[in-house]
Amino acid sequence: MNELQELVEGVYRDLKNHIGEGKVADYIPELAKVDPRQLGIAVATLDGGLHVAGDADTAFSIQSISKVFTLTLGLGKVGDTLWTRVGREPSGSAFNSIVQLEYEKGRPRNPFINAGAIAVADLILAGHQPREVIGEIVHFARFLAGDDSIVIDHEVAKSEAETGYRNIALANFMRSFGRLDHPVEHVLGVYFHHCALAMSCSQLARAGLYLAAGGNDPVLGSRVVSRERARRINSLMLMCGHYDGSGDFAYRVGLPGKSGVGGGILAVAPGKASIAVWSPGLNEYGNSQVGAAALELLAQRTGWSIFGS
Ligand SMILES: NC(=O)CC[C@H](N)C(=O)O
Repeated sequence: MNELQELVEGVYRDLKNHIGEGKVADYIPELAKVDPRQLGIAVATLDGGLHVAGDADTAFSIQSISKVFTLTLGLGKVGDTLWTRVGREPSGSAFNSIVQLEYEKGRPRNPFINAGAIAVADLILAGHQPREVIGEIVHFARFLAGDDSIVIDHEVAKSEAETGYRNIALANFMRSFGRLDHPVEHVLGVYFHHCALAMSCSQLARAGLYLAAGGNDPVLGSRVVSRERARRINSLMLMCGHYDGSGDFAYRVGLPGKSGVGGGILAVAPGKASIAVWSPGLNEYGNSQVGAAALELLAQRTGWSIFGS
C-alpha cells in the first residue's frame, strides 16, 4: 500500500477513540442535527493522488471554508481594490464578533470573520441578483473540485437565514457606515447560501489543490489564480483562518487552514498537498476539535509544516 495512504489511515486509527469529542454547532438548528460521531480525512497530492480515511466521502456543510472560495472570486473580480473594503489582519476575536466593527468604522479586520465575508459577498454581488451570484459560487466550487454533483443544502441556508440574528446585525451595522452597496437581504442571501455548500472531504481537498500548487490546478492543468495570489490567500488562511484560535492552529499544525462551524477544515501544504478533515464537534473557538487533532498528527508524521519539517 502507498505510504501516504497508510499514514492517513494511521491518523484515523489513532483518533478513533476521540471521535465525537467537542460540541456540535447548535446556533444553526440544522447543524445541531448532525451526528458528531464522524471523522473524515482526505489528502489530495499535486500529482493527482487522493488518500482518504473514515467518513471522507460524506458531504457536510462547509460553512466558513466557503470564504476561501468567495475571497478568490472577489479578488478575481476587483483585484486589490478588495482591500479597501476589508483588512488583512488577524482579529483576535470570535468569528461573529461585532466589537471591532464600531472602532474600525464598519471595515472588517479580515475576509474570514463573518463581517469580512459579508463585505466580500457585497462586493461580488456587483449589481447582480443574489441568485446569479450564488450560481456562480456553486459553479466555481464544482470547477475546483472537478465534480458537478456539488450543491447547496437549502435546508441549512434556510435554517441559518431564520436564526442568523448576529449576521443580520453585523450586516446592518456595516450598512449604517455606508460599507455595503446592496440591500442587506441580498448580501446575506449570498452569504448564507455559500456557507451552506455541501461538500465531502474528498471534494474539498481536491478543490483546495490550486492553493497548494502555486495557483495552478495541477489536475486540469489550468491556472486558477496567479502564484502570488495563491501565496497571499495562504497567508490569510494562516493568520486569520481559525479566528481567535489561529495562533493555536499555526502552533500545532503549522499550515494555512480554514475552518467552518460544520466541523470541516481545509489545510494547505504548499508544494505538497491540499488536506480536508471533518469532524462535527467544535472547540471553544468554533473550530473542529478532532479535525485539528487529525491535522496535527498528519503534519507531524509527514513533516509538512511551512515552518520547517
Ligand atoms: N465559522 C463559521 O463557519 C461561521 C459561518 C456561519 N455561516 C455563520 O455565519 O455563523
